[in-house]
Amino acid sequence: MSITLRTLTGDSLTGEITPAGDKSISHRTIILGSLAEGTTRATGLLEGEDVLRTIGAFRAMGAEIVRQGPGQYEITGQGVDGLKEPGDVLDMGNSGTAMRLLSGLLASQPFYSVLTGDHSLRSRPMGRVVTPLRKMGARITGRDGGRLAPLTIEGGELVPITYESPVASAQVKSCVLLAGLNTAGETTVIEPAPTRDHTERMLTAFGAEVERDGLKVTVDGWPELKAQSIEVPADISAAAFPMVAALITPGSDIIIRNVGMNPTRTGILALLDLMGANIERINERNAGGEPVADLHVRYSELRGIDAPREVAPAAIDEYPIFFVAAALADGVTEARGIEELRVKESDRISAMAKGLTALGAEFTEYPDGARIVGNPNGLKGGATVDSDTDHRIAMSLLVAGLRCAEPVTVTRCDNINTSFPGFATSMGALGMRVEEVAEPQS
Ligand SMILES: O=C(O)C1=C[C@@H](OP(=O)(O)O)[C@@H](O)[C@H](O)C1
Ligand SMILES: C=C(OP(=O)(O)O)C(=O)O
Repeated sequence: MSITLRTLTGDSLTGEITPAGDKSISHRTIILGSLAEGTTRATGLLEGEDVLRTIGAFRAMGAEIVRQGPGQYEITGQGVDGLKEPGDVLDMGNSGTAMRLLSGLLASQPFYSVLTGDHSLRSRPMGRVVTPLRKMGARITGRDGGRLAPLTIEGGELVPITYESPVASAQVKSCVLLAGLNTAGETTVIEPAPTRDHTERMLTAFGAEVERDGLKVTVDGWPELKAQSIEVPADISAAAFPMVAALITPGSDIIIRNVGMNPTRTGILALLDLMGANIERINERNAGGEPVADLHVRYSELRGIDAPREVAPAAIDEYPIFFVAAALADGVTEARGIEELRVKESDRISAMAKGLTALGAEFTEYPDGARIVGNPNGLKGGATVDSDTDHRIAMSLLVAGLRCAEPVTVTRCDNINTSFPGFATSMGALGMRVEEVAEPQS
């Protein structure tokens, strides 16, 4: 039995919310904490299914990871060459980040390992990490010539490379940089466009030599990583759901606390600003090497926009919820150059096209994007739509329900737990009415 949720048409949203911890930073905290000498202390760590998979993998490789309280962890690392062979297959569940970052790390460890995942993860492209790793001398095999997981890794000594990535992907960049950690010499990645830089920031904080020069990032092998204290901020990718919920629901006025404002992640704010959103950044500060702010969000009369292509990497996970804002804006919104959405947990262009069309929106798919004719008067709703087991599709369609005339039912919502456990309760506290439905509707 999978979880089906239903949103009832909303009253205004009010109050405060601290969304789930940043997923990207949480994975990296576990990874670097497990490679450092000493005990890393983390607060605010995301206890979502994806991060729990990363924790499980590192425990299986000898790291000592102790939960002290909600989001509070102590990680005692083993050094960059101190991990041990896991006794079983490492199942990364639904997490592309975990699988791609670990493939790099494991390629340079002197042992055998196998990475697998759920149905969605086993259909996502892995050639993008296997190709550079093979250039470094890694011995990796997988289905379809190494393009698909499970991946089998016979780890060993690698040679450093300079890799020009054809895809703007922080996971590819991080994979190669992590492979470079246990490799003598300088490993360099050149990106086609800037992507989230949490790996570089955190490596530097742990004491590695990382050099950035425009789109080029270089790491020196065999650093001595020193344990750190890390305050994980709330995830802007999770914050995007209450943000858009408040923007589209008349009378809403909410505060979203402690949101990570790393400029490689704030593309959604740029897009919503262009639409005329009333979002005030308050209490801007620095927490553990990452900028953080509280966001004061009020209902706004949004207008359709041409989404600038260059924003894509900094907003990549937020397009599904951005499409919801577009469907309720005045005018037409177009977003192009976002074909990467087709290889996420689901094909997110097609999943949102299906879902929003069923709710009454006018949505046209392009191979690399979408065109949405907004309706500021609201959608009809009254349909059962499927999340395609994708957490971001599930949450986006549930938020759309706030502005539908009839309730919206979303099936297969279990994976909300990968990135935003407690979503329904937290949104409920703001006044959004989300209820669990006993039997899937059809
Ligand atoms: O490095 C990361 O933590 C992530 C990078 C992005 O993926 P890509 O690198 O595939 O763009 C993003 O979509 C994902 O949710 C998290
Ligand atoms: C794409 C995502 O994650 P991952 O690639 O880690 O599965 C996401 O969280 O939207």
